[in-house]
Amino acid sequence: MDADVDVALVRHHGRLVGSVTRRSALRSTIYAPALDASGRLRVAAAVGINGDVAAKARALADAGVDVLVVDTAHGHQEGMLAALRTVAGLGLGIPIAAGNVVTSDGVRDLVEAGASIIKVGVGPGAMCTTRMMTAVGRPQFSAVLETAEAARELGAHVWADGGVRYPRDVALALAAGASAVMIGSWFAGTIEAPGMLQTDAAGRLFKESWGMASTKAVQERFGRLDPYELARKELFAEGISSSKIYLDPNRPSVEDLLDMITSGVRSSFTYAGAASLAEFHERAVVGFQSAAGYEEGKALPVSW
Ligand SMILES: NC(=O)C1=CN([C@@H]2O[C@H](COP(=O)(O)OP(=O)(O)OC[C@H]3O[C@@H](n4cnc5c(N)ncnc54)[C@H](OP(=O)(O)O)[C@@H]3O)[C@@H](O)[C@H]2O)C=CC1
Ligand SMILES: Nc1nc2c(ncn2[C@@H]2O[C@H](COP(=O)(O)O)[C@@H](O)[C@H]2O)c(=O)[nH]1
Repeated sequence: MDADVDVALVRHHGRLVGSVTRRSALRSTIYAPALDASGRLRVAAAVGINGDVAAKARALADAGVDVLVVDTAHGHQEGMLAALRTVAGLGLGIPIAAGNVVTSDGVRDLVEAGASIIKVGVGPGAMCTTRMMTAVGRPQFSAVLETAEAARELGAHVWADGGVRYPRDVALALAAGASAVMIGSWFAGTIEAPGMLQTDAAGRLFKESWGMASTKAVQERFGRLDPYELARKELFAEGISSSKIYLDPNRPSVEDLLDMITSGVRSSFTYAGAASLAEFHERAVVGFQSAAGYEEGKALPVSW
């Protein structure tokens, strides 16, 4: 790339297919995209537990997804186990993830029903009102620690879902035994996230975000129902309907956040003396921290 050029457009047969910046060229020497055997980006897609689950799962498999997720707020229930058995019985030849649960019993039942990846987290999400509305859920670190151990005994894996606000949260979930970490709201405040970029009264950029069990999401998902059924579902909404997720002026892109997370997690690995995820699970020492200890660990952007 010419040293004076900040962005180069990439065309294929006259069509714009992408762009390369100085930073993305640098990144391409550090990160490798997650590709499947045919060189396509790996994709996971979810089905719920209602309706014709088999047809939806088959359609997603035909579309080429690499992992199928059977997803509901309360994953340790009969409806989930039935849906999971149905999907597993289709023999689609792709791994099945299921959740969400927070106990080892939940892990065992979901693995027995056909999942090899268990999605863990009830109530840690930024858009989540479950804990305050219902008192149900479990602190995410304890949930991942217990479920990851149960999953390991069964040859399964755990994805830690929700509550990631800093790179440390990713490191903690991996240290607790997760093999992957899911991030929602933090990535919602980026240029690449869906939704219009908006500006608040102070001129700060943000995107609107909302929970997938919130009144807004329920209205969108079930708008076709008769008004009585819709009203019944809205009554039990469990999430924030409208939140502003601000863009970090220094890290407005999802790639900037990935740089930051990778930097933190890589450093965690070196502190633990781990060269791989397996070694990190093995070597991480779990201890307790008081609220005062946590406060002490925060950087001060201005002096005290
Ligand atoms: N990780 C978390 O803490 C949470 C995550 N979410 C996410 O929001 C999205 C929508 O979730 P969800 O509401 O499950 O989707 P759905 O509205 O599709 O609900 C799926 C099924 O689960 C039942 N269900 C939902 N919550 C409970 C519960 N607490 N106890 C018993 N049954 C329940 C529903 O019952 P009915 O038909 O009677 O409504 C429905 O049959 C998903 O992506 C989910 O992962 C939502 C809440 C919490
Ligand atoms: N209780 C609710 N949980 C929700 C809702 N929408 C999503 N979620 C869960 O949060 C994670 C993402 O967490 P984040 O902290 O990274 O934003 C997501 O995967 C779901 O499990 C909701 O409306 N209510």
